[in-house]
Amino acid sequence: MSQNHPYRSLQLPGDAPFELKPSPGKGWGAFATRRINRGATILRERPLFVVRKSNEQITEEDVRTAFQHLPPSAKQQFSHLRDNACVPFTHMTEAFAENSFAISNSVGPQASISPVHGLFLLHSRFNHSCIPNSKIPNTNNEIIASFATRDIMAGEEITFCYNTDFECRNRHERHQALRFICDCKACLPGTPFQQLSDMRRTFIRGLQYLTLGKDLNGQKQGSVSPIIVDPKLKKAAEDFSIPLSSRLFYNLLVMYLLEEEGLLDDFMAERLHPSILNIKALFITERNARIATLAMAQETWLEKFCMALRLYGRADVADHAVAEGLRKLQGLSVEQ
Ligand SMILES: C[S@@+](CC[C@H](N)C(=O)[O-])C[C@H]1O[C@@H](n2cnc3c(N)ncnc32)[C@H](O)[C@@H]1O
Repeated sequence: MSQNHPYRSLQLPGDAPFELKPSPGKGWGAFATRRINRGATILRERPLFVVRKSNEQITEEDVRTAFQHLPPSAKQQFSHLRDNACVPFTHMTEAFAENSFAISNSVGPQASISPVHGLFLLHSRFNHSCIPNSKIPNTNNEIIASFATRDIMAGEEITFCYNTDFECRNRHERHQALRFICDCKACLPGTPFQQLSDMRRTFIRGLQYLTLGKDLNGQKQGSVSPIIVDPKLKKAAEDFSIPLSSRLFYNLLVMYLLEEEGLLDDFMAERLHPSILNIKALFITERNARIATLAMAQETWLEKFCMALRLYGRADVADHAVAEGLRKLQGLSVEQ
């Protein structure tokens, strides 16, 4: 049956390092046909068409109009996207939502004002994993590209993570967002890895709360917080009066937990590393600055964290100014 499946008609680039084939329990998926080295490009893809609206605003009419403007061959390609292994699509908006990606709009007078969504025939064949082996970073044009975040062996399924904040979400929360049951290593119930994974991701969310002063949705948690249970600590986080020393080892601990979870890819490291270096550069008290420098000179994230723990409970001359600066940035009154 899979021989005459419509996906067989989807055209892959000649040099694509993957093939499309059934993925048990997930419909079809993309599988490496040769080794793909960490960092290598897997696929660059143009959208079949775009809709210049946010997800919630896209109507049946928008998708139908865009579809009607397509040449016959592109129309045919779109019609190959049957049901994505879930319930058959009854609306064009469903087919669009299941096969589209938000893309940047950095060109022209409307740059970054209006959201744009593109229909991508091939990237939307990739299945999800909470510990993926590829990533599709944001770009500043309509072409999207996927990269291997670790070495991928021939025969291995290529996956990416469908949501951006899953490193802070436990299994239950991830499945609610996905609306399907993922069976990756972090989701297989009853395994020690899965239990540790939930602990790590909850811990990462708490550490982020402590350093950013707010939760994933940008909001403060209610007075009974399931994340930060100590009211004094919660208030200190929300007032940005967490001392520099704690900020350093909270951030280093996040890096270590991400690494243990298999999520510290080069993109993630590149995004998070600069803010840790900034924290290190802010220490004024000489002994603290020395320990922070020594910590950052260690080889591994665990070693950096352990060295930074020597700062535990130590105030720094810069603490007050850092807290004031952060409050100013957030538009809060400066004196607390
Ligand atoms: C964008 S499509 C991915 C390609 C799809 N498997 C297909 O056959 O066209 C997303 C759908 O694939 C399935 N899927 C993706 N990742 C999955 C996973 N980890 N576990 C189970 N189903 C998955 C779900 O039905 C989801 O709604």
